[in-house]
Amino acid sequence: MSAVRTNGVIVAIDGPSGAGKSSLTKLLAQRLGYIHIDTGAMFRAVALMSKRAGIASDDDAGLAELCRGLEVNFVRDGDSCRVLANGEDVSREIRTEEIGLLTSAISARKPVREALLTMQRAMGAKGGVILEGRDIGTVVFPDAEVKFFLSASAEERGRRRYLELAARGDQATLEETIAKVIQRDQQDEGREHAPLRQAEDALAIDSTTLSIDEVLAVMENTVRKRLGQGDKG
Ligand SMILES: Nc1ncnc2c1ncn2[C@@H]1O[C@H](COP(=O)(O)OP(=O)(O)O)[C@@H](O)[C@H]1O
Ligand SMILES: Nc1ccn([C@@H]2O[C@H](COP(=O)(O)OP(=O)(O)O)[C@@H](O)[C@H]2O)c(=O)n1
Repeated sequence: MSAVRTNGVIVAIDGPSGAGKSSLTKLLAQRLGYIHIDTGAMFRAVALMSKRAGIASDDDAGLAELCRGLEVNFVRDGDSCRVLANGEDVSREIRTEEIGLLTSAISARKPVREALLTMQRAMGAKGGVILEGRDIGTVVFPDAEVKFFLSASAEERGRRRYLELAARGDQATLEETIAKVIQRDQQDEGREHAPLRQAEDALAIDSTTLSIDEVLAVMENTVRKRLGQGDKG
């Protein structure tokens, strides 16, 4: 299958909330000159649109219809990336904790997973991409050339989220934020379709006591070795 990957290899990064997937994917993509696909943002866009349309999180028919009419795109905006849902910039609105929990509920539904699976495979097929999410290495691209499973303790991931929320002026407490992280882990790990789990051939990195730069160095060296570019030292 890799023969048709004209733009490079596929790198899959999976793991729970707050493990560092988005930060590391962005940095690694810059280093490698690869495209970054945040699949969580795609599920978040579906969740936001379902909320606006008043579709219940277990209404499979309603969710299927919503997905049929939904186009999610990423557009580069300087150093960051904007998320467009049917052309509307929803980048900010999809990042609330409420949408995070709703996303975890609707992303357990089969029609939502099927619709986004098709989109994600089309986006990544040519290679030269890093996809981050929960099921990239297990379901979306089980044949990805490089797979990482990023994790950290729930307390540390909750603390990181809490600091982000506090910086945004959000009123959440540390205890509440850790509890929500644990709730989302349980929902994502316990679901029937594409549960969060480490692919057997993924390199596991526990970032609890590592800095972003230390994690980035491990990842970049791993990918460059796979590309035959040796150790970056
Ligand atoms: N190794 C790390 N050490 C300290 N903070 C980190 C580390 N990795 C990520 N962070 C911070 O934790 C927060 C969540 O990271 P993020 O990349 O959004 O995680 P995810 O995409 O897995 O939910 C961000 O504020 C990020 O800067
Ligand atoms: N490939 C993916 C990506 C996200 N998701 C779901 O979408 C939710 C939000 O994903 P995210 O990556 O934006 O969340 P954070 O890790 O940034 O908190 C997750 O809790 C999962 O339920 C998924 O099911 N499959």
